[in-house]
Amino acid sequence: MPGVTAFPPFPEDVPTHPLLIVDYQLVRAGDAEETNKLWKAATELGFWYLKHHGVDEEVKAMFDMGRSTLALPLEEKLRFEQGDQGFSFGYKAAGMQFMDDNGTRDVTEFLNISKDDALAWPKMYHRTYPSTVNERMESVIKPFVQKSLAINHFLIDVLNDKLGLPKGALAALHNPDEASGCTARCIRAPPRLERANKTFLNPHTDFGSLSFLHNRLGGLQVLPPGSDKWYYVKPIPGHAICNIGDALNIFSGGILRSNVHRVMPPPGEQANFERFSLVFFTRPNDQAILRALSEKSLTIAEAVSRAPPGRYEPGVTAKEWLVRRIKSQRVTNYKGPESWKERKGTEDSTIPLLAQI
Ligand SMILES: O=C(O)CCC(=O)C(=O)O
Ligand SMILES: [Fe+2]
Repeated sequence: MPGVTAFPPFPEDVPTHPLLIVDYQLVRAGDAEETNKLWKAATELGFWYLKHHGVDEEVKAMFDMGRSTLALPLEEKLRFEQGDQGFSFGYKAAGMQFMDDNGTRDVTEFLNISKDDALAWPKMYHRTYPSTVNERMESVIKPFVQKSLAINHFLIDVLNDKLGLPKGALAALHNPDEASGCTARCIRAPPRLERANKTFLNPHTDFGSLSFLHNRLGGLQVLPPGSDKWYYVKPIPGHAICNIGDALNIFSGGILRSNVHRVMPPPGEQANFERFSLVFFTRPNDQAILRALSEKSLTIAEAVSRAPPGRYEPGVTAKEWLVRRIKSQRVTNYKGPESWKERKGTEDSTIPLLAQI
């Protein structure tokens, strides 16, 4: 097909972790078995494939938008850089985040487009974007943001009910009309690095509630609970990869799992290609307090009573959590090996973050 790169297949001989496949249309129809599958995935690994989500066209157009924008001259992209103060929206240049205790710079660049800016367009809410974004705001970005939000909100509602929360309790913390860190992100990592094992994105948990990820090339890896080995997640055409982030982990008293993951160069022949990926991050309202909703659900109260005191009450708003995690990974804020700890999310302290395959 003209204009479409045919990638080599994902190799069969690399360690790969199977994810449960959840059919979005069945969940929407209230199918009990499918809903139970979603619950199992969200509580055990915190990752699952989502099929029949109906966003394929918008995803394709977003990949085109990301490719065009990240192909702009660096000087132009830098006019939109996110900066060092923990502001999420805009462009993040390669080399602006540190990767390890030694402050090694990353090789990945990305563009974050705020849900608030997409929905307010043509008005500006948080910031401005390059022309390649502006010209697709109405036709591509807004529809992608709206559809992604609708899917994530529906899944959050289902999890809300399974957690024994009153109807709409989590929805109230994710009101699309309020300012939030909800973001569409296009990521680019280079092909063929000399150091073949250089990490693209360090081990991390996602900062918000629910991530809706679209991958064409391999590279994403998960560290399954109790394992000290990393496993690839194989991209399957038309299947999004969904995962729980820190905020839902905290609201649920740890019942929903915010699992550690990282991105490595794609395996095998795929490593010869530039790697583009696309995520929509649903995050709570900026002013939402991050704490377990114990008083609203017995199930959550019980989970919290088994956890170390304060584990699910970090005492900050969703915005403060986000700002801390973004700011502390900028190279300009690197102060030595202890800086690594400031980036921490909800991952278990027992997880060996630098475990190798
Ligand atoms: O590119 C990917 O496959 C995953 C990206 C990711 O984990 C993130 O941006 O938080
Ligand atoms: Fe992530």
